[in-house]
Amino acid sequence: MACKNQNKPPLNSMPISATLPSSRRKSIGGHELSSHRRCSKLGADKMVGTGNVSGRMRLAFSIVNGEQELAPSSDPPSNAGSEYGANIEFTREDVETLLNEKMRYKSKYNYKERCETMLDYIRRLRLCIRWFQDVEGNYLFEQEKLLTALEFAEGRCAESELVLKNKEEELNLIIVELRKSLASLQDKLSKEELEKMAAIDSLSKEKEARTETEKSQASISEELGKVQGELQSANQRITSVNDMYKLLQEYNSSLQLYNTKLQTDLDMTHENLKRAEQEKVALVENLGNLRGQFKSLQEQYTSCKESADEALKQKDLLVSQVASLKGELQQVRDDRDRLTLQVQDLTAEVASYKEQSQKSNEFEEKYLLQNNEIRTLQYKLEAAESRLRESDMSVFETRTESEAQKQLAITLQSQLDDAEKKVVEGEQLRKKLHNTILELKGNIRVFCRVRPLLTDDGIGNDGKVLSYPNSLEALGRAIDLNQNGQKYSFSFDQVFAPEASQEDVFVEISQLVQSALDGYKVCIFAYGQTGSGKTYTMMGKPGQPEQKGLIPRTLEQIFQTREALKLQGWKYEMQVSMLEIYNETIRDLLSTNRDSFRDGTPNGKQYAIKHDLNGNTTVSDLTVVDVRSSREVSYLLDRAAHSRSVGKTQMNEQSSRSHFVFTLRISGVNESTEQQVQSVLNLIDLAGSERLSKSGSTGDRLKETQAINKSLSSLSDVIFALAKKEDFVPFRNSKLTYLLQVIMASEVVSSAKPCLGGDSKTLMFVNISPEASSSGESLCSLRFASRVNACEIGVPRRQANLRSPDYRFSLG
Ligand SMILES: Nc1ncnc2c1ncn2[C@@H]1O[C@H](COP(=O)(O)OP(=O)(O)OP(=O)(O)O)[C@@H](O)[C@H]1O
Repeated sequence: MACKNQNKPPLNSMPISATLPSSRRKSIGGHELSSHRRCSKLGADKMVGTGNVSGRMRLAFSIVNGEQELAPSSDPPSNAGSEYGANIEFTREDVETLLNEKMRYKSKYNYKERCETMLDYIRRLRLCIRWFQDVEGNYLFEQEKLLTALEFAEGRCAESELVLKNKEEELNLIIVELRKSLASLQDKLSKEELEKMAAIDSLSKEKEARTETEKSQASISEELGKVQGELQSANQRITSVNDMYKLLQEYNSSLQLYNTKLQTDLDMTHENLKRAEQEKVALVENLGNLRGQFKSLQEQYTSCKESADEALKQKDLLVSQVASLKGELQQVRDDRDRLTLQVQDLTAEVASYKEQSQKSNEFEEKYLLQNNEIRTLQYKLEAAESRLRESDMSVFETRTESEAQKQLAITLQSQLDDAEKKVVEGEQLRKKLHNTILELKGNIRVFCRVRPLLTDDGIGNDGKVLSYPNSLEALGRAIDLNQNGQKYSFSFDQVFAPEASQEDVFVEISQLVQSALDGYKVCIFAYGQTGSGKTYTMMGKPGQPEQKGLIPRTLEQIFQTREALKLQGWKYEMQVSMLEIYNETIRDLLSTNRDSFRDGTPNGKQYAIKHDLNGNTTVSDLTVVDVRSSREVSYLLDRAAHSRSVGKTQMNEQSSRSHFVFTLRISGVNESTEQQVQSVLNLIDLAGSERLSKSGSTGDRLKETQAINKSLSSLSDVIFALAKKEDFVPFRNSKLTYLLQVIMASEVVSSAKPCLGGDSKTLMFVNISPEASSSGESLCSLRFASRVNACEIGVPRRQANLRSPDYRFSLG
């Protein structure tokens, strides 16, 4: 309780009269004074130094001590409280002073004085006690108040403890949560630490990279400097190139002049070529003659050799005869000598034996006979000797003649070799000139062929619509068409009038065919109105060998040349495929499954056209046949011809209702020179264009005609786009153009490696019907052909190399 009192407001700040009720003051017992004193002492301790109150205290103390004010008063205090009032306050010093006060007396034996002093002292003590009791009562009241406040505070404290407990629980929960989040945060932290480490790593790497980048930047800067230097020099070069460009422009104009000159030269070369060809023919003839001469000389030489051998044999015979005759002669001589001796003996005996005269006569006769015999033998010997001399002479002559013949044969052989060399050189020159001319002309060439009037064309349809200018430069190359009194002139690489035979036409394309064996991709196609002679030109007339068309002739030439080239070490492999495009559908003409094909239902094959970057076109599922002879190909052609879609129109009894594409893939290798060639020969007979009104088509025929006209119009769109060097060429508009894409695409317009653009040669036949009623169609065909003629395609490349080829069958 004492301690609680310490927390209370200081006693000296509380006026006793205001805080201490009188009833309370009375109930305080004297025995509690010591504790009250302690409290008072403590309260007085607290009051020490409070300046405000000290004035009042001093006043109260002086009153209690009664030194000045009380001293004069003589009234003894009856009651402490009533004597000095209730508002007397004490300080600690006052109380201590009061307690320590010593009684002083003027006279030791003045008891009255001593008693008064004592009483005064007691009165003051009482006052002090009263003050103390008041203070204590105050304290108790305050204590009670404080206890109530304490209880209240304790209640509040319990409440707040409850609240705090709740809060604590909440806080515990929060702490748990926080721990959890702390754990997760620690996880996060560790992760982030790791990330931080990684980031630090990457930072260091980045720093390194940055350093490197800085280095490279420095080097780039250096390079930049260099490049700028180079740029400057390049600028200088550009300036010089510009100068050069100007010079080149000048040079170009001079080249143009030169080109004009070259054109003239080209014409001359053309003539030279013709002359060379004539010379070649003459040489070939000469060669033939020389070969004849050589043969006859060889025969002469053999007969001379035989006669020389004969003469030698005769000579040997005669020598042996002479030897035997000489032997006989010797014997005869011996006989003669012996006979002479005998005659002598006999003559001697004649004398003695006259009777033997008869015998003697006989001997004489015999002798005469033998003499005659000897003479004849001598004649014979002489004759034999002269014959021997003669035969010696003839042997010598024959030998000389034989030597001369040998010499002649040698010179003829060398002449023959020279002639053959010249022929080879002439051939090479021809090829070169041929290719040069083709390159100069562009690789699409156009031949125009007019068919003769047929009996089916009808009477009155032979009005002169077409004419052929025969000026020197136009001869064989120009054609005029007269329509409604207007003349339209066209010129092509070659114009074949109606009388031109299949052979005449083939002669003109034979060199192109040769190109296929030389490694060029070759494409020949026939375009024209229905019934104008396309199939006749390409295939010929069935069953009439002299009228066979370009395709069989081409194959014959290819296989013949293949045989001839075998001597030079070339080996060729060939593959054939044939297809038709009918109503925008591809059909395999060599397919063995022809039944499903015929009734028009798909036979499960795709026949998808694919072009690769090497300029090869393939058709999936297409039958490909290896061929070794033209006879095999003829057989396949017959098979294909039977499978082709044909029908009768008003314009043509046997009209081809589809585009026919014959493909021969050639692959050659020369083992001695290790050269290889690959080429493709495409021979195409297009379906005929026709006007619906004129053809009178209906139903299926109408559908066919529409499909044909659509694909031909797509073909012309493609060719015109190529001629104009347009960026977009509508190859995909029809199966035909898509199939021929690589054949038609020029380097200028195609990003893929084009077949024709780079290494192919194309020839288009435009077939024309001569009858007047077809003049409109003919004009269209001729116009189209001249547009094609204007098409320029890149310089052809020969597909020859020393490496092994990526061999695949393809169209282009
Ligand atoms: N140069 C020619 N000499 C003789 N007859 C010819 C000649 N050209 C074409 N013919 C004949 O003309 C007729 C029609 O020719 P062909 O069938 O070749 O025409 P086409 O252009 O192929 O027709 P389609 O486009 O309708 O198939 C045939 O009877 C053919 O024999």
